[in-house]
Amino acid sequence: MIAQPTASLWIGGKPVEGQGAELPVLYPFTGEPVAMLAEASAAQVAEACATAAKAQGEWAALPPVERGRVLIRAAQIIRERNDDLARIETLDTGKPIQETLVADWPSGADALEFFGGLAASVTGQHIPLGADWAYTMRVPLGVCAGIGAWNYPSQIACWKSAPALAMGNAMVFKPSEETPLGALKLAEILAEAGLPDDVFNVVQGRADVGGALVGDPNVAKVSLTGSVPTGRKVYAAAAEGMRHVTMELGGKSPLIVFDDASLEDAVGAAILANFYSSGQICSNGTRVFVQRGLVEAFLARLTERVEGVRMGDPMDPETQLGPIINPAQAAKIRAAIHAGTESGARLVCGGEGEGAFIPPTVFADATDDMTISRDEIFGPVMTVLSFDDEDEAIRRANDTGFGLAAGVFTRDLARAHRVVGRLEAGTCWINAYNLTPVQMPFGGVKMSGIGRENAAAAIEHYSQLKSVYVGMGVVDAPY
Ligand SMILES: NC(=O)C1=CN([C@@H]2O[C@H](COP(=O)(O)OP(=O)(O)OC[C@H]3O[C@@H](n4cnc5c(N)ncnc54)[C@H](O)[C@@H]3O)[C@@H](O)[C@H]2O)C=CC1
Repeated sequence: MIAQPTASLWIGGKPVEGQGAELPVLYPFTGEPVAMLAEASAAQVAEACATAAKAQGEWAALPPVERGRVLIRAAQIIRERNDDLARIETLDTGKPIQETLVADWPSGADALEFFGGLAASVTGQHIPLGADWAYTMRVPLGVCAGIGAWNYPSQIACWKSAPALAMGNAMVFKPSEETPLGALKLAEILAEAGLPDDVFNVVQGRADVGGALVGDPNVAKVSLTGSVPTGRKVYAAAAEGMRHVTMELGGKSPLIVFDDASLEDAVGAAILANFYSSGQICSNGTRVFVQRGLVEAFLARLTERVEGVRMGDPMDPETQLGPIINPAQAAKIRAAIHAGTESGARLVCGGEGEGAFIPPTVFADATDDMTISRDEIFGPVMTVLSFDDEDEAIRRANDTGFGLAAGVFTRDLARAHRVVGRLEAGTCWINAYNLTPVQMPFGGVKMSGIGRENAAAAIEHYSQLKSVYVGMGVVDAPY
């Protein structure tokens, strides 16, 4: 087992073997196991949460600058070990090493560094009331549960734990059952960086383990990255205990290309918006609205560039497109491609592929009511739709229950800002796509989610306000 960790879970500052069902970790490229783990039992989930609750107060009592220092140290360790960590990430996810080297742990390190630096500057408000006054403090929530998806396992673990820990919370993290390895590495690295035992714990398992975590009485907040159906269940379960939530869910985001845009840049962005990580990205701009006059030139250039893609062994540094996470997901994507062809859309390039691989696939002449234009496919499938004018593009772009992201390509910047202003999406790009620097809040509206990750905005989602009224004079009671 080339990626076998010391043990499956991390509880109380050390590796602990899981007492639940077997959890094989399969390398998506070969289908072979690279590690054999075990899920946490219900008792182990409860133990992880109780352990975290016990440690949280002391961690919160440290000067924020000290908490920040631990996170910054962890970021440094990640950067030093990026090559090894990227290899594990590739074994876990099947994503090409050329992606995992630059996108996954490096983005996680950015989050740890950013929130490590921010920790000490979070302050409250002073509210003058005449002789009396009041002040507010930002205090931690307590134990935060983090639940991750399989597409960016280590980045997700860092994006959730960095603001949570910076604000003095403890965390119990459950990675996706498909990709359990990165979170264990993060636990090890945080411990090495000086995080007190018990403050960050990892449990493994499928939906029922996630459910046990969400319902644990010690958990004050749940942050989920996953699909809308899972989000609905987790949000409802969290409501039972009046827990705070952050929901980073799916999307079917629009990318609008006006005919004055730079064709080369728009095509490049459409590639980044659809095929990176084999299309398994929540914010992907899978509905590409191209202004009618530009459609054929856009498709021609897109096909030319996409046909040069190098698919294959993810560990080969030359490989640009890796396998799909697992056969079930590949089958779902193929069914969506099949449905696209059946519904009469024109298959411009790509197709169903073979085995674990699905090539970059582009449909044109699609209509808004086709399933390829409506449902999240979570694979390398782009639907190109044509439009005539700005109002029409905005109306059709917004005609979806999702609202995670959106992009606009045009050289007319007044139009760009006007259009973005009317798009119903939490994260928008102008003449760019899918860039998620830690300095910029990230998250969705409508069914795509609640709350924001990254940037100072995330602080609000991992802390709460405490108000203190200070009476400075006599107490004037009526009797
Ligand atoms: N908005 C965002 O930031 C992102 C959203 N996603 C979305 O995630 C989805 C793909 O990831 P998947 O792992 O397939 O999502 P999923 O929804 O199947 O699973 C997500 C996580 O939830 C857990 N889970 C499932 N049922 C649960 C329950 N009843 N209670 C508690 N936990 C439960 C799973 O074990 C997993 O860890 C896509 O829809 C994608 O758009 C993915 C990455 C980023």
